[in-house]
Amino acid sequence: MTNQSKIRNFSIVAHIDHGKSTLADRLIAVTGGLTDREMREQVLDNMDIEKERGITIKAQTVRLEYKAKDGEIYILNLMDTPGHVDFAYEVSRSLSACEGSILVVDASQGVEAQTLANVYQAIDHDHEIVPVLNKIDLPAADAERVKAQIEDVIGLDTSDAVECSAKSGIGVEDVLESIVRRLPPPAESDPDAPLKGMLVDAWYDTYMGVVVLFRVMEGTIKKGMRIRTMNTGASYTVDKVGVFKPKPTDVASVGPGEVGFFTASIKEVADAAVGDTVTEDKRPTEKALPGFKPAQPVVFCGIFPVDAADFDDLRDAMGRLRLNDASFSYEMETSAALGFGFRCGFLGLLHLEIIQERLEREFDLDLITTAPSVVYTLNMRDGEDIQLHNPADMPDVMHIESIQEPWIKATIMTPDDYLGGILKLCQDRRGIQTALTYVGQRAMVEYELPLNEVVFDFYDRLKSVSKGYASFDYQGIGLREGDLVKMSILVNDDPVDALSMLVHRNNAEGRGRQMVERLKDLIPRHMFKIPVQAAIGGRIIARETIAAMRKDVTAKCYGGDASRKRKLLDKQKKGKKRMRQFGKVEIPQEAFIAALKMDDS
Ligand SMILES: Nc1nc2c(ncn2[C@@H]2O[C@H](COP(=O)(O)OP(=O)(O)OP(=O)(O)O)[C@@H](O)[C@H]2O)c(=O)[nH]1
Repeated sequence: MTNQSKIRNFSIVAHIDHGKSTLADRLIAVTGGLTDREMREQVLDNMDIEKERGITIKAQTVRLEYKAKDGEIYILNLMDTPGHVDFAYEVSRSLSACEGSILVVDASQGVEAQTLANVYQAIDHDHEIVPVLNKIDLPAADAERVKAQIEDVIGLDTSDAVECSAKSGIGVEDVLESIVRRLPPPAESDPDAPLKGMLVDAWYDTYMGVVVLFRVMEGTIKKGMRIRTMNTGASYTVDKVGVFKPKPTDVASVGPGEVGFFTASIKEVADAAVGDTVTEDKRPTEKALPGFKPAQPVVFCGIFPVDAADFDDLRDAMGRLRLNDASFSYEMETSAALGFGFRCGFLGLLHLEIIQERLEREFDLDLITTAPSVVYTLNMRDGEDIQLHNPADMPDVMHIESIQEPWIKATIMTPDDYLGGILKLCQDRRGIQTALTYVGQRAMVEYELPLNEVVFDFYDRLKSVSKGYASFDYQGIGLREGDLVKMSILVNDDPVDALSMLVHRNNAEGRGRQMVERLKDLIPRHMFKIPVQAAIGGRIIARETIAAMRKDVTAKCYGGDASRKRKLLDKQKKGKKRMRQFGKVEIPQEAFIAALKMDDS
């Protein structure tokens, strides 16, 4: 068992692209005594396994052994944290298994929105924090300026900050030394006490089954031990205990302060609730750990197969994705317009995009995705509260007293030049500015915004108005009442349920007009005139008409060249693949997506 004073459990927190993964790889290489070539081979090895198994191995945690300058050998457990705002919850649970963090900031870029969000989380978990200025090899690096920024904005002392280049290897030893010297070991505890461990994460592995990542607080976990998860109350026999070095390696036991994995014939990932306390079945610890609230999906959308025959394949694919991602939810939905599909819940927009892309790529499915929607709370006149996940299910307004919608606090950092465009964007999205400060040449602005204004294309718009220089982060701040109405879209007088959405009353007309104008260009002409209308209740607020087609497309072939005519028809058939039939009208998939993108300019 490892001497507890020689253990350091830490995370690396950083803004995207500031070099977290590169530094982690470097730490593995240096402590494992690997050359660059060996490192590459090892990484490639892992990728091959991933390909073979057709799953993604989660790089959850790595155990490093480091011989420090004081001559002692230390065990460093590096816990991985996802960098994106949608997964803030996962960041939190990894942080709670550690005593300290390395804060990586790109010395050529400086502090960004997610630097702040992530470091504040680490501070909330009472972490010791070592600031590391990365990329000092770059000519544009200005470590002194960025240190001053870290002091000003975050309030961290940077007199002992480490300067390094994860890419070239300069300063990486210094990073390891400061982990050992400046981060605290876990609180000393009794290896013979009843087991008290925290379930940090769980995933499905084709060979090992459900793998549980845990951190031991007290006691020891051993192979063959009968354990119990205190919240779910289920008990299991431990088949295997191990650590990631980074390859999974079996060990006899894992003691206090240490991090490892076990397998125990757990059937489903959903049975291993993150944050649950793992203890001995016969000799349970007295008090369970505080635990976590499960991550709640905040963005919902419908996902339908283009070809109804793919429905079963889609259901299987969703089941497989869900195996490793308990935060993704789905349930069957039927739409008058789109047929059978699923209503799916996600942690955020990026999560939605990742799942959608995996379904299309890995499972080769053609899908139609409906407008993303947030969860509204409807306060009904009879006193009941309804959670509305799908605007198509909106009850008659006569029965609704009021509607509450989720709001967020957004933090945006941007070079001064783009500030004007960003303020306008937030203002147009019903934002309320709460702060505007300067950090050198960069402005930091805070807004309160309704989440439903952010789920459409806020990121895209932010990127385009700032030419990619602005960074963005947000957190939920609860529900607020909103004057919201359901807007329906009618094509050829039939409502297309998949296009209905809740909008703020003041924006309804503008948005309705935009939608019908777009649809007019996106829906191909038919043999008859097609009205496209936006309506609130029975009231039409915008209307366009798609003129009838003048001629048959094949007419110009004069019937002479049969093969040419067939080719043309084939081409049309292919184009139809991603079309859906609505009454007598066909609507292409692009129309759904494009109709929902708003243009504020
Ligand atoms: N010049 C230079 N480039 C670096 C250094 N460290 C990382 N990079 C580069 O910066 C880019 C981003 O690095 P990553 O390690 O992928 O960044 P990350 O923070 O892990 O990003 P995510 O995985 O997207 O969260 C890559 O192109 C790296 O090669 C460095 O010290 N110097």
